[in-house]
Amino acid sequence: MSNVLISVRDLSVAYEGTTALDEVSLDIFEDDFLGVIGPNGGGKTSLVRAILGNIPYRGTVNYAAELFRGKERLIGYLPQQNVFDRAFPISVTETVLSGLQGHKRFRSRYTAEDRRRALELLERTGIAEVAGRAIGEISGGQMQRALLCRAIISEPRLLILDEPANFVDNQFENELYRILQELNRRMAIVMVSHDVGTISSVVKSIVCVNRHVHRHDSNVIDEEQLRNYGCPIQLISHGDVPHTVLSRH
Ligand SMILES: Nc1ncnc2c1ncn2[C@@H]1O[C@H](COP(=O)(O)OP(=O)(O)OP(=O)(O)O)[C@@H](O)[C@H]1O
Repeated sequence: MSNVLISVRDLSVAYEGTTALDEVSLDIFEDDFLGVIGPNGGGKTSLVRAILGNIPYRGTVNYAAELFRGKERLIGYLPQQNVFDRAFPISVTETVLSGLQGHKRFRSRYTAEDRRRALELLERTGIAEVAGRAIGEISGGQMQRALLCRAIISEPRLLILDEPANFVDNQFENELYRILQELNRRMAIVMVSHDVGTISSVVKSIVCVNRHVHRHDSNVIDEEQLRNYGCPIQLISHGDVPHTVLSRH
């Protein structure tokens, strides 16, 4: 039985009268690869942000001792891309290195080893050629790769990704999932997606979020089960490819 890294209990999040999450509970284990699905506005991002401690909430989020290295909390986060400020005047390499800030003292310099590691990650994700470019001057797909490197450079114990496949082409999406499966050998992964079909072959378990949260300990989930969890599905298509997504309810 693996250890619990994060234990969420009776968590509620509300914004000016809108209840985004209503007394939800969830355990995240050290070997988890969770796919967090749910309709638009269902509360996926709110769940992630509460776990990160970025928004006010009622209830508790407990972090296991192994999630810390000294005072540094070992959680890597790849936010939804529109959250990241592209006008920030730093290079791709500096963006990746900024993922180390949690365990750097204020103003301490990056070491040659830090830079070597950043470049290695940029190579691994196929964007070493834009290492010196300003982050405002790269494509959406390259940006997503850079932000993934930034999220994992500190070797977190838990990696949280919010819709990581947005802005990336099919080829990198598959490569991304391969990288994540490799990373999952040494860290827990929580990946938010609105696309049930695509992630079900990648993740180990599925978590449905629609104001309530249901953990489903399998990566296969059928329409009937989704309905039982209160998440009706809808089939949409992008071009020729049908996608199973959760409809708003
Ligand atoms: N800053 C905010 N101020 C007011 N309401 C908010 C805010 N952020 C989220 N909400 C509302 O809270 C609810 C949950 O939003 P949240 O972004 O957590 O859902 P989501 O499942 O991540 O949605 P999406 O799939 O569209 O990204 C929605 O009704 C949303 O409109």
